[in-house]
Amino acid sequence: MRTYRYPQQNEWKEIIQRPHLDLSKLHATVTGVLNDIKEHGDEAVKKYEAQFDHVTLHSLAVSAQEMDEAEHLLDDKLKAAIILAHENIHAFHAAQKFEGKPIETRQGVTCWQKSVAIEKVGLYIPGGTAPLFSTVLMLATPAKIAGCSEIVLCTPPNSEGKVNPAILYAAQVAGVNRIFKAGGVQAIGAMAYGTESVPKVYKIFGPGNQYVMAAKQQVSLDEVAIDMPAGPSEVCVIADHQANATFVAADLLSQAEHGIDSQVLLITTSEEKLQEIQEEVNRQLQALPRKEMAAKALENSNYVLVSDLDEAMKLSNAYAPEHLILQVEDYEALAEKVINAGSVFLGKYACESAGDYASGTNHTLPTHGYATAYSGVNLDSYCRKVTFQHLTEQGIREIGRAVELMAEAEQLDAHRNAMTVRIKSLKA
Ligand SMILES: NC(=O)c1ccc[n+]([C@@H]2O[C@H](COP(=O)([O-])OP(=O)(O)OC[C@H]3O[C@@H](n4cnc5c(N)ncnc54)[C@H](O)[C@@H]3O)[C@@H](O)[C@H]2O)c1
Ligand SMILES: N[C@H](CO)Cc1c[nH]c[nH+]1
Ligand SMILES: [Zn+2]
Repeated sequence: MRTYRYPQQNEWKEIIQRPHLDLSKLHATVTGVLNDIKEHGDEAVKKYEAQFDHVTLHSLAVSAQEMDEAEHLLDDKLKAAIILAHENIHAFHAAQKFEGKPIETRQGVTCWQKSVAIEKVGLYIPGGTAPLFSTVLMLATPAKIAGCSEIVLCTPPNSEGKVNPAILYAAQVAGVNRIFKAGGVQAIGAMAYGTESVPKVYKIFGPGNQYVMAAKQQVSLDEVAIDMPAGPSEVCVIADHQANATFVAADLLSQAEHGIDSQVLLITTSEEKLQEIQEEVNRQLQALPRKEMAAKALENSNYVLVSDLDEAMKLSNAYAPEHLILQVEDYEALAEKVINAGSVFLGKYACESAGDYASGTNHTLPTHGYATAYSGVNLDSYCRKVTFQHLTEQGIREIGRAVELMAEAEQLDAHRNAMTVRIKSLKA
C-alpha cells in the first residue's frame, strides 16, 4: 500500500485511480468469445468452459438431482445462516415496493405510474476464486419479490463440472430453478443471445471480474440491459483518532481478499491511528488463507493522512467507493456529507461483512467510480415504471388547445390533428 501524508489536490487523481488489466487485450478477448457464442451457442459455451474453467461439460443445465443432492451436502448450520440472511434481504427489499399515486395534473387529466416486473432476467454468480453463494440471495430475492417470471442463473462449475452446493441451496431458498454451468464471458453471452440450453433474457445482473464486467458492457450496447458495472470489490474506510485499528484493518482486508484487482483505501485524520492500522493490516494479513491474493490487492491500495474529516469526505466523494465505512466519533454528521458511494456503513460495529451477507442490504454495487451515477441493485432494478394516463372530456377542454399550439409550432400536423378531432367532437 502506498502512504500519502497531507496530499495536495493534484495528487488525488493518482489516489482515486483504479487498478486495471490491459483493456485493449481484454476487450478483444471478450468480443471474440461473444461473437462465437452468438454464432455457435452451447457448443461455444462448452468450448470456453474447457478453455477457461478447465472442465468438460456434456450438459450446461444443473439437473433436479444435483439440486436435491446440494441440500443434503450442506451443513445444517450453514443452511440456517442462509435462511436468516434471506429473511433479512427479503424484508429490506420487500419494503421498497413502489405504489404509484394517481395525480390529477388538470381537471380530467389523470396520470400515474405502475411498477411492472421485467419478465426474463439473468443472474451471474461469480465463482472463479470463491463460490459467492451470498450473491445468489442478493440477486434472486428482489427478482422474486418484483415478480420476474423467468429467473435464469449462470455460474462457473468446478473442474469436475459441479456447481458449489451452497450456490444451489441458496438458489432453492430464493426460488431460482433454471441454473446453468457457465462462467465469465461465455455465461454473459449465453444469457444475452440465448443458446439451445440457456434462454435469452432481457436484463443481466451480477458482479464479476473484469472479463464479466467488460462482457456485460459489450452486450448492453445492442442486446440486453444490464444492472450496472459491478466489478472488482473496493472499500474506503474513514477513521478518526478514536477508531478501533483492529476493526479497521479487518475491514480493509475483508475486501482485499476478494481478488488481486480489488482495492482498498484508508483515509484517516490521525498519524497515530495510521501507524496502528498499518501494523494491524500487516499482522492480520499473515493469518489469511488468501493472503497472497490480498497482498496483491494491497499493492493497488492506498493509506491517506488528511488534515480533517471534511477533507476526508471530499476525497471519498471523489473516489466514489463501492463501500464506505465511517469509523468516526460523529458518524451521523459525516454521513450527511456523503455524495458518491454505493453503500455506507456507520460506526464501529457496522462492518462491511454484515452487508455482504446478512444485514439485509444488497451487496451488488457499482464499482470503479460508477457510484457517481449508479445505485446498487434494489427492487426497482427488476421493474420498469410504466406510465398510464386517462383523459375525460373536461381533460380535453383543459389541455387540448395547448397541445394543438405546441404541435403546430413543431410543424407536426398529424399530432395536432389527433387533438383537433377530439376537440371538435365535444359538445359545446
Ligand atoms: N461489485 C460487486 O457487487 C461484487 C460482488 C461480489 C464479487 N465481486 C467481484 O467479483 C469478482 C469475482 O471474480 P472471480 O474471478 O472470482 O469470478 P468470476 O466468476 O467473475 O470470473 C470467473 C470467470 O472468468 C473467466 N476468465 C478467467 N480468466 C479468463 C481469461 N484469461 N480470459 C477470459 N475469461 C477468463 C472464466 O470464464 C471464469 O469462469 C471479484 O473481482 C470480486 O471482487 C464484486
Ligand atoms: N464484497 C462483495 C461486493 O463487493 C460481496 C461479497 C460476497 N461475498 C462476500 N462479499
Ligand atoms: Zn465482500
